[in-house]
Formats: sequence, structure tokens, C-alpha cells
Amino acid sequence: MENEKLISIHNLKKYFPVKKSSFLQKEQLYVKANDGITIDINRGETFGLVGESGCGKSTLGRVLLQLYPQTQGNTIYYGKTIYEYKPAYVERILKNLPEQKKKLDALVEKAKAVKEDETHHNFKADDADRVFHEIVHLTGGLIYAKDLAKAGKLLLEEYHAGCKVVEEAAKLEKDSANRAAYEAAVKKQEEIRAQLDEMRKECEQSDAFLKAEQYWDHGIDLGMLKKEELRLLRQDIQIIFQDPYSSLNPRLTVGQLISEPLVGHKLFKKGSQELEDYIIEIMDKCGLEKYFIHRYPHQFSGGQRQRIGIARALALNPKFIVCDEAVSALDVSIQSQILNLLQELKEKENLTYLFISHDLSVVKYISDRIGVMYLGNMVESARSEDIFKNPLHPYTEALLNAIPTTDADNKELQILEGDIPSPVNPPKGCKFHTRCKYAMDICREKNPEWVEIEPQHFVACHLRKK
Ligand SMILES: Nc1ncnc2c1ncn2[C@@H]1O[C@H](COP(=O)(O)OP(=O)(O)OP(=O)(O)O)[C@@H](O)[C@H]1O
Repeated sequence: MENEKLISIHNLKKYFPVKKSSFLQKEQLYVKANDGITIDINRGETFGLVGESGCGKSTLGRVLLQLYPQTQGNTIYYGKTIYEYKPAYVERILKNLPEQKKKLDALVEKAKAVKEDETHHNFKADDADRVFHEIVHLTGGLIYAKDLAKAGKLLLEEYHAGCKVVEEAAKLEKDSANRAAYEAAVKKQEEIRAQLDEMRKECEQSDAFLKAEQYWDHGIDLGMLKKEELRLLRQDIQIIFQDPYSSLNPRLTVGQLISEPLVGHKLFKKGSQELEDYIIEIMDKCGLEKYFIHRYPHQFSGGQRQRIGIARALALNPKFIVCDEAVSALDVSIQSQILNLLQELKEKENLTYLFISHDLSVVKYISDRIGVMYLGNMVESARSEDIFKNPLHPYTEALLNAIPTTDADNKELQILEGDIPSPVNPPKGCKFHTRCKYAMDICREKNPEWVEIEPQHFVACHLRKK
């Protein structure tokens, strides 16, 4: 199923435990680096992520790649379907649907019994929500079917039929004589889907059913993957770091640096001519001369080193790249060259970027949409031009006012009076209220909801009610 989303993040949380200060300290404290982020990233777009240092941008980038395991929430990846990828969790859930539902119901009951603590956290509610999403992406509304064992069995048949379609399609690509087998596989899947539709009609068309129904798709829940499954999927999802000095192994030549992930993923044989040809092709795409192949990172300038980092990520033919402050360490003139290269590659290679930067003028230049983060939360997101023309969150407004007018001034954002509160013990209510000039009583009490005020323009602020 085609989906314009490439990644869908739901209630994503990443908490880092803080080391206890003494053995008398009972409560485990956490740095709430990401504290409930819900956002979609669409195919082919550059999603810019801005906010002051420490607001959790890098953490979000790393959690998306599952370099850090997520504490809560769901990250669904649509670059491949479950039929193509066959992650083990699909069978585990569908084979045991009645038990899965029981587990979910128990979590929902527990969540109801827990009162939110003063920092508005109900961890049981998070558990229930996560497990709900883990299941409904596979079942849709059939999670509420009367005969769950039967629903699970049929969904599993549909899944196997879908996997068969993928296999036959691959054979067809190699051999046109396989058309009949392919068509038979498609027909079988359609028949099972028709039976599933019948089952759906038999369910009570309640709000809960309809809510679950909207999630039925064939994306991959990254948080559910086993280590080895994740390793394979990393081909699709790459990262480029800020500091090309420390992210490149100084003992390896450019050729070795680019070939390392290719050999690791068994795409090429070490030392083969094909590999060398491919590396030169990638280097060329990234503006690196062929004869650089035997040089070491220290023999290059910062901009060239960043090109090596880009080539390394690009070599695996990824679909999605997190660019984490990818140009922040470079001189302004070099920055624009690297930004142009990224832009060019995005179009040629059909890439999607999450572009993390503390510098709004850079983000403005490259992004289709922008998300603004404050203390672990997304406070606003919209199309780039709407963020600049019509900022709805007071924090976004302050960020925009702080864009330096002389572009030589590329310093960390120091935009508002007052310190950023601690992410270990953030302010109650809206986390921004301690620095907001419009703060009202409700802002000190209640966390504002994330609402869509205009198409594609989301904000979490009590001033903006729909
Ligand atoms: N591995 C870690 N262990 C413990 N705390 C961490 C870890 N990584 C990040 N943090 C904390 O999480 C919060 C968010 O950090 P993060 O690096 O994601 O912010 P950022 O917006 O990218 O800022 P910067 O641009 O300064 O890196 C910070 O308080 C940081 O100290």
C-alpha cells in the first residue's frame, strides 16, 4: 500500500536514567530528553528540527535510528512493508491475538487505576498506548473482533499471502514467464482481504473500532525489531554527524571508509573491482576526486570530510538520512556547498531527510517542513513558509526574533531570558510557561494538547485553541 508517510512517530519518549546521588535516594530520576513526540515525516521531504541546545533534537535523531532504544512510543517505518521485511513480531502477535488483547486490556485497566503524578506522567497509560499501536498496525479494527482467534488466523493468512506476492513479484522481475504465478498470488491475497472486510462489517462500528481501523497499514514498528533485524534495516536509515573529524576512523582511507558498511552488509566482496568502481561512482556523486580514494581523513578539509561522511551514508542506497548538525562545524561558505550537495542528492536519489540544526537560517534554507522542539517536546510544526510567516507558538516567535541579521553570526541560540529548566524536573503544565511572556493560569497547570490549527500546522499552546 502506497503511503505518503515514510516515518510515523507516535508518543515517542526517551528517558535517560540519572545516576543516584546517594544510596539514600529512593526515587530513580530521568533526563526526559524526548517526552512524547508525535510527528510524521513524509517521503521526499526535508523535515527540519530546531530548538535550543539540550532540547532533545539529537536524541530524537538517534532514537529514530534506534541507536538508543526508545523508552516509550512507536516509530513506524514505511520504506519497506512487513511483507517485504518479514519481522518476527508479526507472526508472534497474530498467532496469539487473544492473549495480546488480554494483555492490552490489563494494561488499560492498570492505566485507569493510576492517578497521574504531579509531572503528568502515567507510565501505565504509555504502556497501554504503545501496545495498542503495536497491535492495531497489524489488525486495524479487528482487534475488537468477537472471535479473536479466527481474526488472528485470517490476518496471518493475509500476511503470508502478501509475503508470497512480494516473492512472486521479485521472480517476475527476473523472468516474465512468472506472470501467472504472480497473478495467482495477488488473487489469493485479494480473496483473503475480502474475507477480512466481511469480518470487519460484522464488528460493532464503534468509535474505538474506527480509531483502530485507521491504523491498519503495513509499516514496520522499529521498536519491535530484534537486533539483527534492525542491523539489516540500517541500510535504509542512515545518519550524518556534525563532526566529520571524530566520526571518521583516522586509520582508514577514504576507500576503506566507504567500503566498510558495503562489505558489512554483504553488498560487495572485499577487494573486488565492482566495489572499487562503485566507491568511485559514489565519490563522484559527492564531489570527491577519484584519486582521493587512498587518502586518510586528516588529509582533507572540513567540507571534504563532510563529503566523505555523506558518501559513506549514501553508499548503502538509503531511503532516509538523519543529518545531525551536518553543516554546523563548517565555515559559512562551505556550509552552502554542502547544503547544495545534500539538496542535489535528495532529488537524484529520492531521499528523505531529518535535518537537525540549532540554526534557523540553515533550516529555513533546506526544509520543506519544520518542527520546533522545547525541552523534549515538539511545540510547533508546519510547512517552512508558515513557520516563518505565521508562527503560532511564543517559543517559535522568540526563535525567529533571534535569527541574527548578519549571517556570519552562527552562534548557539541564546534567545530568551531565564535559563532553560532542567529536563530532569521540567515545569508542570506547559513546560515553556516559566519563560513565556503570555503565560496564563492554565499554562501552569495543564499540558497543552498538540492540535492541528490549520492544515499541516500543529501547535501545543493554550493560546491557540481550535
Ligand atoms: N546518552 C545520554 N545519557 C544521558 N543524558 C543524555 C544523553 N544524551 C543526551 N542526554 C541529555 O538529554 C537532553 C537532550 O540532549 P540532546 O543532545 O538530544 O539535545 P540537542 O537538542 O541535540 O542539543 P545539542 O545541540 O546541544 O546536542 C540533554 O539534557 C542531554 O544532557
